[in-house]
Amino acid sequence: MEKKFKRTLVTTALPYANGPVHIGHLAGVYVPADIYTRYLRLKGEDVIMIGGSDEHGVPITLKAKAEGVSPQVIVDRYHNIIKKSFEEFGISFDIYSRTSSEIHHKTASDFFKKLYEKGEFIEKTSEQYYDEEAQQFLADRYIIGTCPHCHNERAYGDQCEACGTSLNATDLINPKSAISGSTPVMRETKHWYLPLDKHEAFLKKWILEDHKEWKPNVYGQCKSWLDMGLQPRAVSRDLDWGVPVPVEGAEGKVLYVWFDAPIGYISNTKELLPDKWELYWKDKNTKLVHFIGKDNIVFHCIVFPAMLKAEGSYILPDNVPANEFLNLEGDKISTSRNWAVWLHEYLQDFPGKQDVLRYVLTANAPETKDNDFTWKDFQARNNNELVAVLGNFVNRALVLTHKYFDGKVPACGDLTEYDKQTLSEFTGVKAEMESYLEHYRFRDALKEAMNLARIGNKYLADTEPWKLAKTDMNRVATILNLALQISANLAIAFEPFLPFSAKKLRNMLNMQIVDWNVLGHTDILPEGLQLNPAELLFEKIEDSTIEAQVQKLLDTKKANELKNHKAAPVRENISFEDFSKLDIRVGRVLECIKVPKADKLLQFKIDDGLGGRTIVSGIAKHYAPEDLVGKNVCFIANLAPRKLKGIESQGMILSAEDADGRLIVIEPADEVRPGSEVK
Ligand SMILES: Nc1ncnc2c1ncn2[C@@H]1O[C@H](COP(=O)(O)OP(=O)(O)OP(=O)(O)O)[C@@H](O)[C@H]1O
Ligand SMILES: [Zn+2]
Repeated sequence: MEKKFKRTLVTTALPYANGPVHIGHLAGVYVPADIYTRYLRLKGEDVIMIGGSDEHGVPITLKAKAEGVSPQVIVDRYHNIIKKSFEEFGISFDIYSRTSSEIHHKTASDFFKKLYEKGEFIEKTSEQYYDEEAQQFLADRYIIGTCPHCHNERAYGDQCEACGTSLNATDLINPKSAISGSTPVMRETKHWYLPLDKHEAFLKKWILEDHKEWKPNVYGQCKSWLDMGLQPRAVSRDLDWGVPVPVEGAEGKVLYVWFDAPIGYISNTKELLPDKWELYWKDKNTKLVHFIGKDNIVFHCIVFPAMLKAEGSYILPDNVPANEFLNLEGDKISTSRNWAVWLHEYLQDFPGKQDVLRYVLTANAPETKDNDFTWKDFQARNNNELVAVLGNFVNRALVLTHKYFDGKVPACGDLTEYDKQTLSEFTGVKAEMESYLEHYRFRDALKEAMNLARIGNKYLADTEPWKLAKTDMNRVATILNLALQISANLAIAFEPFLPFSAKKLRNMLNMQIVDWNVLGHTDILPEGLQLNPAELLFEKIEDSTIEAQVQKLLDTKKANELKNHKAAPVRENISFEDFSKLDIRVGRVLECIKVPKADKLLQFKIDDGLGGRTIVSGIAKHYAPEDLVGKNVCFIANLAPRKLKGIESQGMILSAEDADGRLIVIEPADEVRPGSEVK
């Protein structure tokens, strides 16, 4: 039997403040959490949604070092971008705070102290890499070396990003410190560990027996962690950015970011409700739900519950509806590779179209498996679903009411069998949507809402009130009354998913009620109610708009390729004798024209100091002929002549090939006489 709760506490993974938010974050965490919270609010339930930036940890310190600024500058920058873009996108947090706040430092510190005093940690000394030049221990991310699996020379001490393998720092071949570049040495250091093994029996029962209803991907991951057997996990790090470990002898150590971040949920609730926060965290009648992506499952289902259990006074999550990952155009989304659609850029490029992205990310949410976002699909869902179904139906209902009834809700007369059948189709929608929403199946819930619009669209297409207007205004009145009631239902059903459009629709319908409980009612709009003018809810997205976004991604791909470009390996050695056989000369370009019917070839007349020669060269894609006239170029003078498109080429012009394939002719650095030898 499902438990009844008095209130709900929704937490959302804290985005890491080393970059802005992208569509993967939104699809995995923030859109579903927002739908769920808006739904509960619409039902009049007591619910709060907690968010904030995760501002500690090594990657932020590395980024700060690379830019020559303090970590605070980095986290301020991204926290502000993230917070603003969430607001504009309509993610309706009750609070969005940050882990660098004072209240969080104190909360996390106190939490640690309580566990420390209760004897819930074990202390262990281990050997770790130490940078003697920088005089500090090196976190795994600070060590760079060769991956033992794929031989990528820039693998990190915790992971190789080229082949995706998880690593230990000691696995790296030829390890180097990312700070000083020196070879690190092993040194002893002391840390505090949370003995997860001690909580294993409890976790096994709590998850594997008491929470069989969790999503299969979540349950399955937990089971495999538990089956492998849990090990003590270090909760401190040698680092100077974070919450200092609050015990004696812990100078230079901070709480591990995965110990500190989930406590952020508690701190942020405290900041929001200084007097009432404990009700949400410690009363058994509170339902705690963590929204996260799949890489955070172990922390929210195993580590954080073990921490809360060890503390003793907190409730544990009722559910952790983690999503799988969203990819972008077939590739893994990545902040470091800039392979993403960034929320703040989307909001700039598509002003007023928050709901289009919310719709696409929900319709295509990675709820059970990884999914792919493509711009083509984005356009198709907008044009074929939002515009053609939802927008079109609502618009017709409103426009026809303005046309035939001066914008007043007409009276509903006798219902035909067909009317009754249509109504019966949508009275079931509420129960079905609820069942989906309560089981975190947001794609299916959205499909139900969209189905309601399809029913409405079909109803108008089948009854054709615009034809009846000449003969039977009573019938037209009934049809439009029903169409408007369906529209009012849509304004409720879509509120959790498309809050901007639902609001716009409510305004057009002059609807005062915003309450989930009227969903399925056929008398939401009273007869005679004056409607407001009709506006378009959605507009078609043109091919050129989509092409511009695709081009942006292609540019990113190209920039990444250039960044990762490595010079070709050097060829086998040759003797000086071999080299001296080559006769390389400088010549001046006297004439240059395109070779007809050959898109790659240019024909040159070169002053070689010996009466001139003709050379044909395959660089027409890289130069306009007139730009080369008058230049001094280098050419091989003793290459056996060869016919190209019927023209004899007496040599070869030398150019350098750049990483992107561009050819650039070689010019002497100063003026030289034509015919000079290059040695
Ligand atoms: N592509 C994605 N699809 C679904 N969820 C994602 C995706 N990327 C990140 N998330 C989730 O978003 C939340 C916040 O992510 P976090 O800031 O930790 O970024 P991250 O995992 O380091 O991503 P990135 O490396 O792209 O910045 C986490 O719960 C994470 O699982
Ligand atoms: Zn590798």
